[in-house]
Amino acid sequence: MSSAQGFLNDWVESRVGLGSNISNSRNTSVSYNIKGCWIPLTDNGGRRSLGSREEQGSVRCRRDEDRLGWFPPHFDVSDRMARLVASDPVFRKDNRAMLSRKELFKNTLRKAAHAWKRIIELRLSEEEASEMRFYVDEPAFTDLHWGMFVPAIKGQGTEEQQQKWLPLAYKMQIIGCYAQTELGHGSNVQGLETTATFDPESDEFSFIWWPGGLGKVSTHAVVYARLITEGQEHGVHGFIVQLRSLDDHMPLPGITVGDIGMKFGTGAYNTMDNGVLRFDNVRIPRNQMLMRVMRVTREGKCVQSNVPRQLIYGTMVYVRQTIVSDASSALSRAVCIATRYSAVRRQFGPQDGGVETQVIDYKTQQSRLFPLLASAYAFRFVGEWLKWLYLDVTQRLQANDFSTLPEAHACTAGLKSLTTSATADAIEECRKLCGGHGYLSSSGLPELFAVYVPACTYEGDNVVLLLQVARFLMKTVSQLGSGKKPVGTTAYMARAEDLLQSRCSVQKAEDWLKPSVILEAFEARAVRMCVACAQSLSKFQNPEEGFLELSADLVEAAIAHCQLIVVSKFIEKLQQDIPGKGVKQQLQILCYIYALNLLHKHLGDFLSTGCITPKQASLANDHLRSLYSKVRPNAIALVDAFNYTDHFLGSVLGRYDGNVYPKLYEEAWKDPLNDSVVPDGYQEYIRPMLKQQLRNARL
Ligand SMILES: CCCCCCCCCC/C=C\CCC/C=C/C(=O)SCCNC(=O)CCNC(=O)[C@H](O)C(C)(C)COP(=O)(O)OP(=O)(O)OC[C@H]1O[C@@H](n2cnc3c(N)ncnc32)[C@H](O)[C@@H]1OP(=O)(O)O
Ligand SMILES: Cc1cc2nc3c(=O)[nH]c(=O)nc-3n(C[C@H](O)[C@H](O)[C@H](O)COP(=O)(O)OP(=O)(O)OC[C@H]3O[C@@H](n4cnc5c(N)ncnc54)[C@H](O)[C@@H]3O)c2cc1C
Repeated sequence: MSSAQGFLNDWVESRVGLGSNISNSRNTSVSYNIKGCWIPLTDNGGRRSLGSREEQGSVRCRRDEDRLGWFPPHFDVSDRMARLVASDPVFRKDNRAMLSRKELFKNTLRKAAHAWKRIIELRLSEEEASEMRFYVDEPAFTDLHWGMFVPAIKGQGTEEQQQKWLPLAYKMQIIGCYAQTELGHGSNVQGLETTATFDPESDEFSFIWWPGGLGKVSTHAVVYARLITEGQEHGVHGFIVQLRSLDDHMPLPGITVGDIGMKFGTGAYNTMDNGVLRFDNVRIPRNQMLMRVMRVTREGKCVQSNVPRQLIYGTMVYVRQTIVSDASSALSRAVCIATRYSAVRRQFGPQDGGVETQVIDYKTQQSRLFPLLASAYAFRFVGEWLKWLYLDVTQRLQANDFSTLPEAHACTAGLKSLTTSATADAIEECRKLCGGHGYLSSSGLPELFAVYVPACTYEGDNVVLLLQVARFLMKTVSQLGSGKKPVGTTAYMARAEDLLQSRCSVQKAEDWLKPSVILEAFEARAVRMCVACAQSLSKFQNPEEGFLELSADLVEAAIAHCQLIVVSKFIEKLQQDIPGKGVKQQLQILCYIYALNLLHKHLGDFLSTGCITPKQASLANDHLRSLYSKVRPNAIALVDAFNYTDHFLGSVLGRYDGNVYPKLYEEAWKDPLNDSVVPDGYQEYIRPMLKQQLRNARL
């Protein structure tokens, strides 16, 4: 070992003690439980040297009666699948950043095939299989097959079509994707140029562009195209189209298909074969149009069924709903890394040579980190509620009750937009919270960011989706005078008159700790912003023109409404019985942090609409600081509660045992650049330069 390496080893050794200080923060009286899991909090004298959770091989689940009833009952499944994946070498992912695109993609295929093999061997249920794919943690064609192709057939196919196609898809005898977006049209679905003409005399071309799984894997796609029969257009519909031969995987005649190329970041979303597809007079059987909404007869006549045509957009509603829960997962993952590392990292501190301060103890760190922790919980709860809403609307649709569809669309669109934008920003904030080391690939944060950011765009650009919410809100406001009572998430608008007049009652900081006070402030802000937009809109002769002109304000109003939904669902959650010593109090603190931090960040809205006074705003801010102090002792417990394995976190900084510095050092040596001491290219480039300098110096 060179002396330089010896020095570095000593340096690392000297920091091991600091690193393991993460355990300090696990000295707390709260047993925390999320996803139904109890995470034991150990008091081991401020020092802990636990191995990784995979190594320990156990998560200590409490008795059933101690579980939090209000989490989805799938903790055991989730935990088992996380361990299964973490302990299987095929699912290794620490080398992703080093792989070429081809290696990366082939590796993804290998993982997907292996996962499928395990699913069959272990006879996993649908829920288990889905959890397993989640923990494999790599975007793959299977996401689109299970997440969009199958739901599209289920939601838009007739019974007969479902019976034909679903068994094939369930056994993966066909692999499908969701092919809607084109090179020229994504947001504007009605503007799609792909046509499906019943009388097959078309020579138009159009390019589908973006669908995941399309580029190299899918044998089939649900393709969205404008239906033309008897020379007339009948809107966009889904068609099941076979793309590749089931014998040799070659594209079928008339089909050109390939990958659209590298995307943002290394590794990241490049495991996915987003594809380009061109049809040149491809013919498909009539009964491969998904016909639940509209049927085309043998003679080419269109027969509309009794379900609304918006059901054609139903797969997007389903996926948007899943994306909200996913936002909570991605955010909790980033927050887990940043929180654990903030407890390990020390900078500055006493001048007398004592131990330096853990960065988590700085108020600035807390004011950046703890609202993100609170958001991770808030998104989980609103995600659960949205799942319920989606199930409810699905059941109603089956019974031909379409009344809640507009609200389901507005909620899924708005919450998808709100949670993905917040999560993308939060992951980047977590990277900064980890200082320089956050920029290292081994922190796990750069890749998480690169994989996550497209969520702000796919399944509907976030601004486009907020404009959909704004339309829904303007419609609701316009109907207030007509006696039609707003229901569901807009029920508060029935009290518009009161809310327009109301004055916030807060007089001292603690008054902000009343859920009713917080709710009223958020309701008043949302109503006032919506009503102001509606009043401005009414001044336009042409409402569409007005909508375009005022769209930036409308987006702000939609955000206010969606934030109110998240706050109110958090508060509702806390009205339920929550077992576990101290758990409810911790969640209450997080709920207040979530709400008061939003209030602080959007102070302009609250003040300009007169919902609160500057004095009340300042009291809210004072209170936030004291809430941060209350979270601090339990911060590590609150992120441990997410129950992420080290494999899933994929972060040296976020290790469960806090052993950050030695592992960072170890990771560095794994880089291929360190395979040789003298780098490739030395002889060609470095040496001649050095020699040149030497010659010049001698001259
Ligand atoms: C078991 C295993 C499961 C595994 C789970 C894995 C999960 C998978 C997750 C995968 C995650 C990531 C992979 C990413 C893959 C990405 C895929 C895609 O991106 S697919 C393409 C998505 N594209 C879009 O989202 C396009 C966005 N644009 C639109 O949605 C629309 O065009 C829109 C809404 C912006 C405008 O449409 P249109 O012009 O037709 O509408 P109008 O504004 O005129 O509205 C008419 C009317 O309809 C109502 N409406 C609109 N949309 C909907 C809807 N979706 N549902 C219900 N109603 C809707 C609208 O409100 C109007 O109503 P009205 O009463 O007339 O005012
Ligand atoms: C990683 C990834 C995976 C994807 N997977 C799939 C897939 O599997 N299947 C599939 O079909 N598609 C897929 N897509 C495509 C995706 O759905 C579209 O990119 C998305 O819907 C946005 O549409 P667009 O690209 O047309 O954006 P555009 O609409 O062109 O947006 C560009 C800008 O214009 C703004 N804008 C657009 N319209 C308006 C408006 N009316 N008012 C104000 N501003 C507006 C937007 O806010 C944005 O800032 C994927 C995309 C990505 C990035």
